[in-house]
Amino acid sequence: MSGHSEYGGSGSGAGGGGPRSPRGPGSSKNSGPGGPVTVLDGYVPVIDLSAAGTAIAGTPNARTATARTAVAGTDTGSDCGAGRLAVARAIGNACENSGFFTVVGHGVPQELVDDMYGKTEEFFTAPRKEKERAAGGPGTCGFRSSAGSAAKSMGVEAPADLCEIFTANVLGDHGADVRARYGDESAPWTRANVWPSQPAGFRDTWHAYMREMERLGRELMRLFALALGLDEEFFEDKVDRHVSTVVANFYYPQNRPPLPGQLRKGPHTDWGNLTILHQDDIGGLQVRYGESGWRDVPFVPGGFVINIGDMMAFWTGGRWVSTLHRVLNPERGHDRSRLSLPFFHMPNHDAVVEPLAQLGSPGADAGPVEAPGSNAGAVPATTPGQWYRDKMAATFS
Ligand SMILES: O=C(O)CCC(=O)C(=O)O
Ligand SMILES: [Fe+2]
Repeated sequence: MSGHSEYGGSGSGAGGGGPRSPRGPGSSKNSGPGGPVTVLDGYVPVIDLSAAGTAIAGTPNARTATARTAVAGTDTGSDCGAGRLAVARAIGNACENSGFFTVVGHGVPQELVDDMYGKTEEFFTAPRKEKERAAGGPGTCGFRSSAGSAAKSMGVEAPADLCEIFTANVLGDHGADVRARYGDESAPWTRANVWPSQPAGFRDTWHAYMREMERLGRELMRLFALALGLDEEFFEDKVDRHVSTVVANFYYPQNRPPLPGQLRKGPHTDWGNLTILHQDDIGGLQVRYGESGWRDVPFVPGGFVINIGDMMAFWTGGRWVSTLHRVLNPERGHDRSRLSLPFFHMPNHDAVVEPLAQLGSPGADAGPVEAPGSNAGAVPATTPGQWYRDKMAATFS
């Protein structure tokens, strides 16, 4: 489990005003046919997707009919429909509460995750000049020795995060002409991928991992639709040409004390739709709890941490929350690196994203989420391309 005791840092631990709608631990009400789908309840619940049939090979379409009747409240006999609905409900509760949950039973092969970790760690621990061979520039992905400060995206001045990154996106291996169809250079997903030649097989492993993340991302969007009381296919035509990105965050050992305010990753929210994150057992990831507290997001063997980003919060009219998170520094003397792999799922670059009217009004203490740079009275609709441009302008202007 996460090395909780290895982590210091001010403000850690529960405190503050509490989450928007607190739920006590261990009180799962969501049961699928094979048992509870909420394996561990709490602020970041662990949800077992196997009751939803997520791990079943093949397309999710086969499950659609049963799930749809389940949502309409008429399904009493279908295991798959009832299980899917239970999973969707658990997801919906988590997205309203913390915006974070961990999934198991997702069907992503552990050998692939292990291979991804092995190759990616080998890349980051190679000599600097090797890594620089796969260095990214303004229009390319690849290696960056620093991604700057995540807190800066929240308007907070802080020293650069203690983290190197490697990035690749799902469009990045297409030619420039194809990539240009997905927006201008302000959209990070139009950047070309840059692959290292060492370790051998790096690119193939990353591609295989991307395919699995695509499958899981699509499945989560289907479950999100069910959780929101929509047709399971509601998001399909908005994410079928998604422009997602995989990032490896390499938090190197800290040989000298961090600067004041410097973290492995400063407090930030994710900008996009949803994030599928794999973390290792080193620990340090925390999610905001209440006004000023933080909760650890523990390592769950075989699990992926899912969180929704600002765009999904906007899409749900503020009903679901995109919550601040950060990665603490290790205590002095702890000399291990940490590796995390977020998959930032972004819908089609031109999908129309507007607050879903049919969801009703948000909770009493939540307001609608404004699009960045929106004018009062303007029609609150955007696209991922526009969203990103506005976010960048709001952050760096
Ligand atoms: O490393 C982690 O656990 C979290 C990383 C993160 O929040 C991000 O890359 O946006
Ligand atoms: Fe993040």
